[in-house]
Amino acid sequence: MSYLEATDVSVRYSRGAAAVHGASLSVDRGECVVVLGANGAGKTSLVRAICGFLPHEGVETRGEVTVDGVSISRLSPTKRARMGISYIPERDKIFRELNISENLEIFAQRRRTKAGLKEDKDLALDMFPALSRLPADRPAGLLSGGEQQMLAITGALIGAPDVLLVDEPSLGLAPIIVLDMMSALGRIMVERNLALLLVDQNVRSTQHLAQRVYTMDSGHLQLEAGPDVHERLIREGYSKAAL
Ligand SMILES: Nc1ncnc2c1ncn2[C@@H]1O[C@H](COP(=O)(O)OP(=O)(O)OP(=O)(O)O)[C@@H](O)[C@H]1O
Repeated sequence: MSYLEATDVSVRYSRGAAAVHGASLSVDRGECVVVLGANGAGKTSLVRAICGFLPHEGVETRGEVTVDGVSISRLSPTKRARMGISYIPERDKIFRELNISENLEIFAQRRRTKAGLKEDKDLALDMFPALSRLPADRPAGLLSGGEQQMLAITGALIGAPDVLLVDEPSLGLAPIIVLDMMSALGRIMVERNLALLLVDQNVRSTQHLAQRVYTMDSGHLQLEAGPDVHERLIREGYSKAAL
């Protein structure tokens, strides 16, 4: 059994059709798994279902999610976070009016941990030296897209999660920054032995990191295999920014 397992997950919004149809995926520790799909394919819905947000928003979800063999399907998002799941959303991932330090404080409060804050801040400065060189009082909303993503990753690592879910880490970033971001995520995954799940639209952003790839189309998830999987997906059109 893998460290994170989602089995037969379905999501149906009250005013819409089903967004996810019986999706199953698994991620081991020290492994990066990528879900690729076009706008509206259901990627965010699937990840948010794994984190447990949707039932609390009145959205109908089904299926089973386990972490290290323990079912978390009936737990609140906060309890799932305490079970070691951390999530970086596609949008609104930082507090724009607050500076870097204040943002990290909020992330720590959310995880109800102050213990690791200093270590996590220090670690952040090691991992992302660019963040430490920024003026301490600059509101995060004025940071570049790449700096905001670094801050979001740092915040998500507070509390030492075992599972990190990242929604479209490359969104709005220049290709060179995407490369930096992905190699930072790869380093963090190895150092912390994380189970890393990325969802993205573009196979090129994640191909160096992805150990396994699923594609998602109209809510249906499919595991892609084969030695030339990335080349094949590029040929099939999974290489455009917006499919
Ligand atoms: N709150 C909601 N109410 C109704 N329908 C929704 C809601 N959120 C998402 N949907 C619909 O569910 C489907 C899947 O959306 P989702 O955001 O999960 O896709 P996605 O693959 O993450 O897309 P993107 O790459 O554009 O973020 C879409 O058809 C979307 O319109």
